[in-house]
Amino acid sequence: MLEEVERWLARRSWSAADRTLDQLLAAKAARGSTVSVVLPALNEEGTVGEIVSEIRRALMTRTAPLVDELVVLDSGSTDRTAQVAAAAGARVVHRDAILPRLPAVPGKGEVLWRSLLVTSGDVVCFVDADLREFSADFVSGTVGPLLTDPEVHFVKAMYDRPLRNVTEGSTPAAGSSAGSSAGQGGRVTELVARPLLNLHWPRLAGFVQPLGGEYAARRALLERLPFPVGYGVELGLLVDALHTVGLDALAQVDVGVRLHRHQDDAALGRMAAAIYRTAQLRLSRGRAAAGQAGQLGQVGQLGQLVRPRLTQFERREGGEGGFAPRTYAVDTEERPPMREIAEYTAGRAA
Ligand SMILES: O=c1ccn([C@@H]2O[C@H](COP(=O)(O)OP(=O)(O)O)[C@@H](O)[C@H]2O)c(=O)[nH]1
Ligand SMILES: O=C(O)[C@@H](COP(=O)(O)O)O[C@H]1O[C@H](CO)[C@@H](O)[C@H](O)[C@H]1O
Repeated sequence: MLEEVERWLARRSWSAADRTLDQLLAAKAARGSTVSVVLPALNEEGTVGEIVSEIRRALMTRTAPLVDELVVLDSGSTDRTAQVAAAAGARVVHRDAILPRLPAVPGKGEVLWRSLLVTSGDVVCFVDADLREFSADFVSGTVGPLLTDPEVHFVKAMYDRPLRNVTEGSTPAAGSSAGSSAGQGGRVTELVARPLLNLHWPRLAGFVQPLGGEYAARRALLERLPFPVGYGVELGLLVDALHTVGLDALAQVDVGVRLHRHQDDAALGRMAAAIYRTAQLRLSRGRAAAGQAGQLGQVGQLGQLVRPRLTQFERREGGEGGFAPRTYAVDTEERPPMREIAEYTAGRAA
């Protein structure tokens, strides 16, 4: 792991408990900051209501006015998402009602981008609408540093992600795909995003959950960034935020455990393709990164920086808390075509 990332981990990784709600409310009032929370929702009738209710209960009261507006961005749902969200107290906006001169396309990033048009907070917090056992810490934890630290502009939540599909009323059969199973969720994170970031954007290797759907940022930053319209949005915003405001303006906050609905492998394959494409577009633009090769690693075929290290994370045992980084070498050597090996061609000639 780069020394710069080790320093960043020490300076910009926190726990939600590091900032009390009273401290956040005082900082918010002192600076006159405003906070918008956005839930992108596609057919989330089973979970969106409880998330909205929890945010309103904990963070939208007279004594705890941390959140100024709560919007559910309906991404073309065909179930009762809009009705359930409105009944729980959210303002619901359909993607087609926003900027009709640019017809909406399907995708999570599309609705996150459009949400900027129908919200006004100078801090914007995104929260997935498929979470279970949701805690308002997911919001107060990620928004916190943006209220107390002016030099922080973009904050990701970090958490454990047990791979457990908890759907409405289900009793997962032992060993079934819907039941608990060993290992962590964040399958595309571990198999695609984390390797991509470590190899091509090693300064982002310290993010425990680079694809997590709970994050907050200053509007002044978000409005300067392109939004991939699909599932590439998290990777795209993280990489572009790095290039726009620098690593020290990024941060992450431990908010505990995240349970959400898990898609099947085929769906995650499509997600992975969107994420890889998002990375590819940035690699093709990011030739400047190659100029750093001398510092960080050899230049890859695309004229891009390739750093042969992978850092993964595991929750520290015992009361220590936090996540421990584990860095591994990644082999990047390639053998030349065999016909370039003299012994081979000699042997073939004999
Ligand atoms: O076209 C889409 C796809 C997803 N989502 C929402 O984005 C969040 C994350 O999507 P999903 O749960 O499918 O991703 P996963 O967490 O499985 O990676 C959820 O609130 C979805 O309802 C959306 O608004 N529009
Ligand atoms: O992190 C991941 O690998 C994927 C899939 O998670 P699981 O393997 O279903 O726990 O989930 C995330 O990725 C999406 C793409 O960035 C985000 O939009 C989701 O919010 C996030 O849950």
